[in-house]
Amino acid sequence: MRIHIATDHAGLDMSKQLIDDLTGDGHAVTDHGPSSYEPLDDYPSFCINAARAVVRDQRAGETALGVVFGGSGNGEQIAANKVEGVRAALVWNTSTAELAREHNDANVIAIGARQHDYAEVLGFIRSFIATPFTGEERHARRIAQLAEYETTGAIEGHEIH
Ligand SMILES: O=C(CO)[C@H](O)[C@H](O)COP(=O)(O)O
Repeated sequence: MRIHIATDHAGLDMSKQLIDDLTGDGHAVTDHGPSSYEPLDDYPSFCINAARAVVRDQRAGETALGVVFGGSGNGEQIAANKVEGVRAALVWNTSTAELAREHNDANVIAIGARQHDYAEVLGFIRSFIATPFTGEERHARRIAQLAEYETTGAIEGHEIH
């Protein structure tokens, strides 16, 4: 699978380890930065670039997921979700990693590098990658509503204030 990864200064050490381990798992990992430690760097562009690459690859028919992380993962999730077609989930345990795929068909996982040790983070990402979307109608319906709102500003049959 193609994995697009991005972080900021808060996750840079972890990012390097993750790239090695995910590559070792057989994935094709693309690093969207940062390339060096800058304590005042800004996560949005790194995360948006990773998120855009995930959508581009998926729309081209490739199997791809994204990994974005920083100190909390919050801003990184917010940044990724600004990209049309992205469903980025903030994950903090194995259950949320699995549910992000099973119920939300999330295509980007966001994690707080300052909230977990490395083994936990790697485990969350491996669970996320290994878990398929269930495809159940109710989940597909809700995801379609999000996409409809994202592209039209409306959800047919539902009032949007
Ligand atoms: O998690 C983050 C955003 O949600 C950032 O990694 C975090 O805010 C960086 O903090 P600082 O600049 O104090 O190192």
